[in-house]
Amino acid sequence: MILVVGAKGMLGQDLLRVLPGEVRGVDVDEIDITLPASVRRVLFTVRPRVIINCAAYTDVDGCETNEALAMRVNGEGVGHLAAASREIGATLVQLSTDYVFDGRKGGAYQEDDPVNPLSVYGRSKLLGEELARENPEHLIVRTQWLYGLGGRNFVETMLALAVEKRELRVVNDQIGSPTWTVDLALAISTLLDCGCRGTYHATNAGSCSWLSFAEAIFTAAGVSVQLRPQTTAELGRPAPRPAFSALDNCRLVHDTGLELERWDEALRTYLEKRREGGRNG
Ligand SMILES: NC(=O)C1=CN([C@@H]2O[C@H](COP(=O)(O)OP(=O)(O)OC[C@H]3O[C@@H](n4cnc5c(N)ncnc54)[C@H](OP(=O)(O)O)[C@@H]3O)[C@@H](O)[C@H]2O)C=CC1
Ligand SMILES: Cc1cn([C@H]2C[C@H](O)[C@@H](COP(=O)(O)OP(=O)(O)O[C@H]3O[C@@H](C)C(=O)[C@@H](O)[C@H]3O)O2)c(=O)[nH]c1=O
Repeated sequence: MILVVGAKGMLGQDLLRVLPGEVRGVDVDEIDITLPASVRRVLFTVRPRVIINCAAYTDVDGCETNEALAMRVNGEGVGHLAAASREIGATLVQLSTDYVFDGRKGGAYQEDDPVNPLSVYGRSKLLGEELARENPEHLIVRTQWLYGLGGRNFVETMLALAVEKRELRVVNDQIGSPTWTVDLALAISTLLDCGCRGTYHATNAGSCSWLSFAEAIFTAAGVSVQLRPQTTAELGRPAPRPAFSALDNCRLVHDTGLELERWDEALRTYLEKRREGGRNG
């Protein structure tokens, strides 16, 4: 049986839809990963074969002013899951992020490239990676720029802002790969099927800036809005973010044969599903 922790979050909801076989989801109302006793109670009762940890504090700017909370949830909480999963002989799948890199490589990051997080969120997720490795049966999946039906994300933010404003300013000096949570869930499922362990990168193919992503969102959704470029410095958000943090998926392709679709194709499918669900631009 697979236990998804953080099951009410954006990725957690799609994992519950995509994973085959017996799958159970728990969230903070049933398990608080910052409390070892809570983690042990759930894992020793449920006794899953695999635990996929999607629970996290994902407000990147919020982490800057709540460092202790970020470290507890994204770092130490993973350590509690690693210790208990090891004791029951289960595999721990830990989600991580492009923000463990500084974005200065000038090319897509491979799994073994040196890490150097710029933000509190990035440092807390890196601690989570390190502690996940304390269970030898671990699978760390780094991904980025997620969007899906079940959570707050850039696509939904852009579509909501376009209702209120005629002109939007979006940064054009950060490059990455927007990734649909359904495609990521498929990648996680495939990695597990193939018995993969260790660290993997999994994103939709191709890359773009947040500005190009916004342009693609409005074109595909048929929404007319004036988009203007701005720099990250002009935007002045609290958390520093990497300038170029596309992730190289070669290890995933080599070990599983799975090639995820391009980010712009995935975006179009997402927007169709969204419309089918009764949501408009
Ligand atoms: N979103 C993105 O763009 C990216 C995300 N990731 C990683 O992917 C994973 C999933 O992300 P995403 O689906 O966006 O996350 P969400 O923020 O949508 O979901 C996280 C879930 O974890 C829950 N949670 C928070 N604290 C605890 C706790 N102490 N114990 C148990 N559950 C808790 C949250 O509950 P509540 O909402 O009540 O706090 C929420 O339901 C995370 O590890 C994230 O770091 C990686 C790269 C990009
Ligand atoms: C809303 C908005 C954002 N932006 C910028 C801010 C930021 O640099 C970028 C994206 O904004 P967001 O707040 O959606 O993104 P952000 O919180 O940085 O997203 C990150 O989340 C964490 C959890 C991850 O792990 C990362 O991979 C990444 O997905 O767009 C604009 O330029 N204009 C706008 O109107």
